[in-house]
Amino acid sequence: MGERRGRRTFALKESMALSLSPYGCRSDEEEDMAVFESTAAEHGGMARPRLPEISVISPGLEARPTFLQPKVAVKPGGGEPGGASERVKVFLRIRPLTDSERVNEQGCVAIQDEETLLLKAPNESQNMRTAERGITQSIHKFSFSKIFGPETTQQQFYEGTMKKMVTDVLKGENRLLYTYGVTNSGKTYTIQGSGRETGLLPRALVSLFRKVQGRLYGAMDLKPVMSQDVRQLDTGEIEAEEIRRNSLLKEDENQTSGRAGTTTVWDSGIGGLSSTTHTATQLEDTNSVCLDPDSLSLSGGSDLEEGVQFSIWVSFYEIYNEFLYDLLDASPSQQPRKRVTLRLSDDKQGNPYVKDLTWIQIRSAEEAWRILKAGHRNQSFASTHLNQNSSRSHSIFSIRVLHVHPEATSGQAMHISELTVCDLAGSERCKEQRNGERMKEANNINTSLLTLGRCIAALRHNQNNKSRPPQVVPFRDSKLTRVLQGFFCGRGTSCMVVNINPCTSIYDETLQALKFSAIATQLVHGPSTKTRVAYILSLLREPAANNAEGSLIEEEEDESDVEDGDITLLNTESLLQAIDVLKREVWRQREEKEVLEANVREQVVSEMMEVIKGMQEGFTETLEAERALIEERYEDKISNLQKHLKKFYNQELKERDQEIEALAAALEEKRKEDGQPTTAPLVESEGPRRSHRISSQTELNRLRAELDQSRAELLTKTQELVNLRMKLEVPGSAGALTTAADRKLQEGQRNLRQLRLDLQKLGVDLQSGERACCRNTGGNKLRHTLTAADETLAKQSQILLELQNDLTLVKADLRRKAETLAGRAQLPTTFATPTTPGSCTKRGCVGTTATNSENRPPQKRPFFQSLFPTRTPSSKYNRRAAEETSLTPYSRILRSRQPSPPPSPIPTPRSIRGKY
Ligand SMILES: Nc1ncnc2c1ncn2[C@@H]1O[C@H](COP(=O)(O)OP(=O)(O)OP(=O)(O)O)[C@@H](O)[C@H]1O
Repeated sequence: MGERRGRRTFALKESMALSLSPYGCRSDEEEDMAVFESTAAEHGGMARPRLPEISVISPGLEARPTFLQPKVAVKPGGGEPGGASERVKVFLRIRPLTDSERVNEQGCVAIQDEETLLLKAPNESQNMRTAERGITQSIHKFSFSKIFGPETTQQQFYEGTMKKMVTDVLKGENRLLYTYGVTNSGKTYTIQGSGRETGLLPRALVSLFRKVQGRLYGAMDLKPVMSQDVRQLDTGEIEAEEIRRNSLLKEDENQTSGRAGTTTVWDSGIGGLSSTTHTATQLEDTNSVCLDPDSLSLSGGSDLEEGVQFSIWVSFYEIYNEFLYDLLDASPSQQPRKRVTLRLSDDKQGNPYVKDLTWIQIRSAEEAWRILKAGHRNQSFASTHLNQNSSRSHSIFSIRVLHVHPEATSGQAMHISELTVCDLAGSERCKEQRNGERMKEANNINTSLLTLGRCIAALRHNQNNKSRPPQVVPFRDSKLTRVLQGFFCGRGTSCMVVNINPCTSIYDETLQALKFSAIATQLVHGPSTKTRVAYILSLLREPAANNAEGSLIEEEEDESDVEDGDITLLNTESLLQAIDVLKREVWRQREEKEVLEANVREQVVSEMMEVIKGMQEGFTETLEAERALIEERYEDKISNLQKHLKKFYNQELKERDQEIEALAAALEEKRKEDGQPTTAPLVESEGPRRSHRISSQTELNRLRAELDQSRAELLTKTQELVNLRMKLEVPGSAGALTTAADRKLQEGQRNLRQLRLDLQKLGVDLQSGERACCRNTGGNKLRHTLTAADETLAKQSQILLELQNDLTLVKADLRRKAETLAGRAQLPTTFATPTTPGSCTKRGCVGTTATNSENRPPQKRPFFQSLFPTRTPSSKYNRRAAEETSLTPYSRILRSRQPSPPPSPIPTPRSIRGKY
């Protein structure tokens, strides 16, 4: 699953990478390569697909299964001598390295055999970088019709490539030869030559004239027009043609005689004067076509049709920045002058041609040579960073041969054949052009070359996929492809010369050029697509055949019949019928395209879904792994934190215990000083936390017990007091006193209740603190709990103090009351009336009470004694003892808890007495 996913992802990546190919569309061998490369992962079983070490860019048609072989219609009567199914010839020429280029040479180009070239990426190339990332290969293998090495001479190259084409043209065929390659790779050198090393074109011209020697049609009354037509010229036109020809030849003579570095500047017509300069070109080096005596054989002339004469016309134009300029429409007397741009038109058959293009009849190779030179002077060259004399335009030199039958009647169709030689401008990196004009030129050059590549790829696709709907071949997207369209659509054959410079520094560009040519090697000659008119006619003749399955062969056979048809011959009814048929065809094609689009979308969506699913799974796995890792890491962190917190709080507790111990010791010492009994130490010898808990618990229990005891005691006392009050029924101030005492007692009870509540709360807090300690919860919480507990303890201590004060006050009140009673009891007996208890007056009652104090119930005395200690003992010891006796258990607790004796709010009996 993972492998499959990886493979698909890689295929997608590969397809994305390939979609950026300079050819604009993805070729089949790229598809093959992508599939091939992507399947490598399946066998390798690796996460990343392992690429084959060598990419075979040009697998060739032979290796394809028979069902993929293109079906090509063969013209009835064998119109194509070489066989229409013959593959397009692609020749490779490698130019020798210059001395400066040899310095950093890494031997990246190697000829394996006559047809196979090996390319090995140099270290610093882009290709090597991508190869290192595993996206592509670093070694590439290309197949060609024939490879010509650096040592190949011009003659050898001519013989191996163009020689046969010349013969074919004289036999009535149309031929195109075009050079393709990176700038400075030797294209112009190949076409035109240099010095005595003349190129293909001069050789072809010489060869042509040698072949037609003695059969040249010298009259100028027949002139080629449009794409494939001939026009009979009248006398005036003939004269005009003569003048034009002679002026051009004269111009060449003048230029040659006064050459010596003259420079012609032409207005490009696009934005002021062109920056194009003319240096002494390679052609200027020679005054005539210089060929070795044995370089051209005279053989072939016997193959020519009997009784036919040949009229040879030439044209020369260039495509510069997507504008067409006639290179033979020049007049040296008017310089600089604005160049006239030419227009492209279609003839009746829909074949494009250059309107108003100058055609010059030539009668010898020498004349052709001079015309070529004259035109070459008008061509756009400039110095670039790679080439001192770089062609900045695509130049197209055409030779039209009129096959004239002198005895033929005027109505007899004349045959025309054509040889076109196209020197394409070199592809180059725009970013390397620093000059704005050069940049613009490079852009236009690259755009037209890109379109040419797209056309070739579409043609090849249509040839190889007959069963599928044909792709639109984008001939109309550039001027170059439009003018060359006929040669790719069955009106002739083309041949490509790929020039490369084996220099390491331009390896990547060279690789791209070779990839481009690899597509062309898979093209076959023949009418793979129909011109628009022929297509319409075919639809009219066989409307049903287009929809019927299995009608492919018949349809193809019919192509030859309809190809030469003329739509203007149809009447209105037929034209209306044609419109209907075309409408249906449009709908049919639209439906087809929609289905195709839907299929493509579906495939893309399913691929994407699979990729997304794979990514999702991958992410989920990663997420799980990450989560586990993070959990583990945080568990470690938490345990570390717990350990440290434990340590910290142990330390804290220890310190607190020490503090408590110190306080307890101080308290004990104080008690000892005060002569009070010592209490048990608060801190146990157990661990700090435990000791603290135990001491808190013990303290709590003890406090609770004492509280209960105090409450019980208070209740008893209150009860006794109430009873006493009832018995005494003291009026006036005594009543106020008891009321005050009652109020104090009630307050005391309230305080005690509050104290109990606080103690309960303290117990809860202590327990929660203990739990917090046990659970090792956050240190802050524990600290807060402890602080709260401390605060509660302090508050309770305060409450107890207040309570103690209240009690003291109550005692004082009672004491005062007792004193009042005692005072009354000491009144003279004369005032005392012996009365029965309960019926005496206030004074008498008091006296009776005092007198009968011995008769009081025995249980009341201790209370009074405790409340009102005898004031007679005046010594310190006795007073202290009396205080000790007067202390309630609760006040004793308070005292035991106070580190230092609190400032006694208890007024001395003297002061109380003084006050009252
Ligand atoms: N086969 C060869 N033998 C010797 N010299 C060559 C060969 N091919 C090219 N050269 C030299 O290389 C240089 C560049 O060649 P040329 O101008 O033909 O390149 P180009 O591809 O036409 O460049 P551009 O596309 O920029 O016009 C010239 O100086 C030419 O003489």
